[in-house]
Amino acid sequence: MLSEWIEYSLAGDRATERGRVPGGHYRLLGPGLLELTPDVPAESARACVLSVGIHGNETAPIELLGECLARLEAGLMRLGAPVLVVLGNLEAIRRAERYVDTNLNRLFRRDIDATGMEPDRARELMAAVDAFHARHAGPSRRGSPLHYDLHTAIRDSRYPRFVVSPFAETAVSPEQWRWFAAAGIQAVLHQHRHSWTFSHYSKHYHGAQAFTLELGRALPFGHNDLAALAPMGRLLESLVAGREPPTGDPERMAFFRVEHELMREAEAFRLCFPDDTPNFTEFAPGTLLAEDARAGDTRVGERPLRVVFPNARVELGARAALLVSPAPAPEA
Ligand SMILES: O=C(O)CCC(=O)N[C@@H](CCC(=O)O)C(=O)O
Ligand SMILES: [Zn+2]
Repeated sequence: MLSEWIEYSLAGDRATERGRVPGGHYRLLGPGLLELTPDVPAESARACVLSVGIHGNETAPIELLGECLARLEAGLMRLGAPVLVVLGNLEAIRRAERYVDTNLNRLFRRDIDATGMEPDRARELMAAVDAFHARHAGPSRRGSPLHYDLHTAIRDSRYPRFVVSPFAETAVSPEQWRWFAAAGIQAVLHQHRHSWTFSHYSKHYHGAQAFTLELGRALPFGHNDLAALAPMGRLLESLVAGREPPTGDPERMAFFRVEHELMREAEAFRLCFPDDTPNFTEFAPGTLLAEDARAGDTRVGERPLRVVFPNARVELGARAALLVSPAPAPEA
């Protein structure tokens, strides 16, 4: 049964490979990969990738999507759009860890030549996304495809729910900001360069409206406040049902852009502020932010900067923080 798909996937058990849901059918494409196909796409339907568990300890999005699938199966809504549902890093979810060997969310590029558990999974997920977009391309398609990659953050945040908008050629459709405002998103962060994340993959290679959504803080299964995510749940349900999502005022959200990516280059590396500093905390000009035995010191320049995703324990050569500043709100 569809409602048991997440548990079966994590247990490594075989679930029923295909079946009916109200308004359409489902098909298991592989471990942690589920396709929903409507009998007749709704007028407003868009092909949509919804991914969760790219980091194994980020459980709230898995619970939120599980609720959405359960409501579909219970007949509280009808399937109206083609949807690819992705449970990203199955082994890391089982271990309740961010990743097993390396961060899956840096591996989504077609020229990747690394081998191992996460690189192999990245290749499977890229192939699934390519095939899904190919099946739903063509003149009958309404609007750009969508990809929402749902995460939670390691630490608290001045804006607990925010969206990372990957860098790519495709312009963001203004309706996305209206949908996010209604879904309780409080801030938007524009990436300044290619990041090779899963959402970047769909935007860069498929022209999708694609985003990484940060939905609060990473907590174990059963400890998440899903009530705070109810508006986001309504956005996901609208997409699955092929309905136009509710809209809100984007001026309610704060907009930022990445100014600088702080990389960890040496074993001897430290961030010069407390580990529990919330995302989007502002630092004054001249503040020492990081010391790195190879790259030297990083200080705030002439204008204040805010810190997002600080993490001194990343692999060598990986991003240890984003340094960001306010950006103008886009045209709505
Ligand atoms: O809280 C943190 O430090 C990390 C949360 C997280 O997993 N964020 C994503 C953001 C992806 C992006 O930059 O688009 C990640 O680091 O992969
Ligand atoms: Zn994450």
